[in-house]
Amino acid sequence: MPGTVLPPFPDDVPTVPLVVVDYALMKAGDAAEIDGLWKAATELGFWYLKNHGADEEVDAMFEMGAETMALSLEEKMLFEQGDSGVSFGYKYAGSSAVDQHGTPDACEFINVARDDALAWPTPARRTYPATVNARMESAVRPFTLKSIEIAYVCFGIFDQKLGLPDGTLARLHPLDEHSGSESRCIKVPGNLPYSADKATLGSHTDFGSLSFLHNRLGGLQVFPPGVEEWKYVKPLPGHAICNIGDALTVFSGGILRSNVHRVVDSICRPPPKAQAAYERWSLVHFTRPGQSIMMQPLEQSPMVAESVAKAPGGKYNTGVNAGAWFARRIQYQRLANRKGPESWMASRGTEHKEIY
Ligand SMILES: O=C(O)CCC(=O)C(=O)O
Ligand SMILES: [Fe+2]
Repeated sequence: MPGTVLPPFPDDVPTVPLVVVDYALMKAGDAAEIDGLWKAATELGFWYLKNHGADEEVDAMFEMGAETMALSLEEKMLFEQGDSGVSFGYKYAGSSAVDQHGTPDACEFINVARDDALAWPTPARRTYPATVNARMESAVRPFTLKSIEIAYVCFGIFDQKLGLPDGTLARLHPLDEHSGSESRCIKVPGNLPYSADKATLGSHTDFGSLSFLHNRLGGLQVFPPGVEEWKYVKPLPGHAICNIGDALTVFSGGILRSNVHRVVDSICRPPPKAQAAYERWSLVHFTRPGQSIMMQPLEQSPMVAESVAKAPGGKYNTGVNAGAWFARRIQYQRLANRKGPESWMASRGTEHKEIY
């Protein structure tokens, strides 16, 4: 549960050192921080973000998540997201595949749409359990707004670095058009039964543009380019983890990197060692494009056009809008829609390589 004192992350497991970006400095235009962000976003696609000013909102969201997960399964199932390619609402553990074999996942989520947080108390996309409603004003909306602000600051920097007119990326993420943007609280039980090669959240790239992640316990791993091995991302107190999702990779013609990552289970590949006995909680806000926005490179930038020209033909021209891209990925992850390994393949995004 949030608030529990956790054993430290072990120092003898392979970790990836992430660039630390100071949000306050970056927002104020500090050149070194901006360069650090650009390096991280283009090389690994993951970085730590400190001084983001969202600690209170994060704590309140973890409380909302704990209260929601404590409801009976029956009650939570009244708000389940379903199998039609929509992710808002509750997701029960075991509803999605973590690999091509159809191995079920082990985590439950509550996903609250940005559109509902902004329109509250009027429902925009769906309704939620009373535990979410009770904290919509005090937790969900403030956390959502903070996350949006952080995403827009990063987008402004990416516009400049990519040679795009100011405001280009923000305009692809308008607040007045429905989108897949959402806040997610995730719970994974402690002491999961041993399984030789299983992730609790399978290897994936994120669907949207920017993810703003908060976790307390190890378990998150990335597959860094050139290393060809899974490495843990060590949670650091007071530091969020940010990462690039598929939409920014597509918009930038591959310049911004949406890296493959997963969450591993607590015993075989632990939230390691002594941490394995504990429930694992994490919280993410996913900023995703407006649903009508085409998933295609912004070739008005010469830099993007050059990158696209070097990529295999059509690699970044998906031919679909963000709404369809998102629905396809969600839908084919659901085990109820599984026909075979081809369903797993149909759930993939810009993954650089298939890793199981
Ligand atoms: O829980 C984590 O640390 C990562 C979660 C994640 O990758 C996701 O929800 O997309
Ligand atoms: Fe993710």
